Order: sequence, then structure tokens, then C-alpha cells
Amino acid sequence: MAFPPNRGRSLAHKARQRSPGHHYNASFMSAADRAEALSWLAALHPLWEERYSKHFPPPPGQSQRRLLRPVYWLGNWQFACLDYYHPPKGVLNRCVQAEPFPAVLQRQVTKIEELARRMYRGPDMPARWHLNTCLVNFYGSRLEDGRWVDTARVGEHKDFEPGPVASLSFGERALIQFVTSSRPGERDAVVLEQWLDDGSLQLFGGARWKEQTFHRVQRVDTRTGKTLAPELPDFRTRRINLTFRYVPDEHVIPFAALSPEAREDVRPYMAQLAKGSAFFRDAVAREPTVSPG
Ligand SMILES: O=C(O)CCC(=O)C(=O)O
Ligand SMILES: [Fe+2]
Repeated sequence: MAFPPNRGRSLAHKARQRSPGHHYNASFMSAADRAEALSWLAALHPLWEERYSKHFPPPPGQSQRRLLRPVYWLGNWQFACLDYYHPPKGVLNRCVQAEPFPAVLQRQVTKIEELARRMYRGPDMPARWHLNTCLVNFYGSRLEDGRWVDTARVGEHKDFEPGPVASLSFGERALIQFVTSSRPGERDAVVLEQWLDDGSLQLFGGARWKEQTFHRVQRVDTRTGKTLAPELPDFRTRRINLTFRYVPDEHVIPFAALSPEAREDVRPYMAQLAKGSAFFRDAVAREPTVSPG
């Protein structure tokens, strides 16, 4: 277990003053909860998703590609090839009902929601906001043609789900940066950076962190040399991050209720998930009969 930096109260207060709407707690998780979460994570069967599909082909000049890392989603699965949740227009046929949070994660979520309701008000806290979605990202190195290639990073992006987003980190620490988006040429101006330690919570919300800036994972440390479970073929995980988000419940739909095109695109993923999960076996079994041709 990494020892979090011992921050004085006044320092933490100053940090809050500097970046209202951004909160960091290096030692949010208790040692027991952290261990329980890690053993729950160790039994997951994450997916390698492709970015595009038959009904959502690559844009001109681009080709099909795998995501840089395996992922797992809880609450709802936003498949890359359904182009993620992107209000106001991209809200239908994107969020597929997935497994609920296990008890250890629900306990963290309840605490985070209480904190968030104190931190964010008015337009920063949507009506009915609650954390019902979780993306589990596996960061590490991939074996490619006999060579280990470090893919532990995320390019700059925004999380489009409304309201505050929370993230819990496990394993090697990662450097997250928030970069300005006011002028296209100046995207590289870093307005805030934060090392995300093992067992930490990061919470960000409001226009500054959700709309006016992008964020990216610049790099993940390689200090401990430890690999996190589950063991995956041709991949070594050294960090796992969980981001909790809110998708309005009416936009989370069962696999069986997706459009036929969306079902066709994600059916192979659902079949793969069904191998490791009773929830997905049931979801697949409920699909209306597929008409041939
Ligand atoms: O890994 C992290 O700390 C952040 C990941 C992230 O930004 C995302 O999943 O949207
Ligand atoms: Fe993000």
C-alpha cells in the first residue's frame, strides 16, 4: 500500500481555494475497502473494444483500431462503437444496462455523493444526479510482436455525462492534467495537474473542469513493478482507475431494447461478456429473435 502524502489541513484548504470544483483526497479509501475492491476487480473479465463497427464505420481517412486499454463498465456499458454518451444529441442507443456496483463500490459512491452534494450547487448539480455509471480502465503495457508497449495514457477529452465525475485509483500513481480549451491552438496550456495515488479520490465538476477544459492521463508511474489482477493475455496492468458518472436513467436501456443496428454492432461483445457474467447471459437471452438476413 502506498503511503499518501501527509497534507496539513491548511494546505488542503489552500488547494481548494486555488481550484474550486476540483477535489483530491490522497487517502480516501480505507485499507480494508481498498483490498476488498482490488479482490473484486481481480475477478473481472474486461473487454478489448474496437473503436468502430459496421453501422459506425471509421470517418474518411481513419481506420479501425482497438482502444489502448481493456475496459469494463458498471451500471451501463457505453460501447466505443456506439460512440459513448454525448448529450444533447447523442443519448439514444448508447448506454446499455450493465451490472450494478458491488457493495464495496456502492459504499464509496454513497460517501462521494454526500461530498458532491455539499460541493456543487445550482447549474453544477443536475436534478436527479446520482452516480449510476462506472468506467473501469486498465492501464499498462501490451505485448505487440514480442515487444512490451506502454499504452498507459489517455488523450485529452471531456466526460460528457452531466454533473460531477468522481474517480478512484489503484496501483501505480498517474499524472492527470486539465488543459485549457479556450483557443484551439492553446490546448496544451495545463491549468491543473494532479498525481492520482493508490487509494485516492478525485472529484471534479462545474463549468471549469467539465466544459472549459479537457483532461488527459499524461503518464502512469513504473515505481513498484507490480502487476494488478486479473491476469490478461498479452497485457500487464499496473494501474486501475474507476470513474463514476451520471447518465439520466431514461437513457440507460436494456440490450434487448437497442435498435437492431446497435444490437448487431455490440452482439459479439455481449456474447463475450456473457461468458463471465450471469447478468449479461440474461441480457443476451432476452434479445428478440434475430431475423435471418
Ligand atoms: O484514469 C484516470 O484517472 C482518468 C480516466 C478518464 O479520464 C476517463 O476514463 O474518462
Ligand atoms: Fe475522463
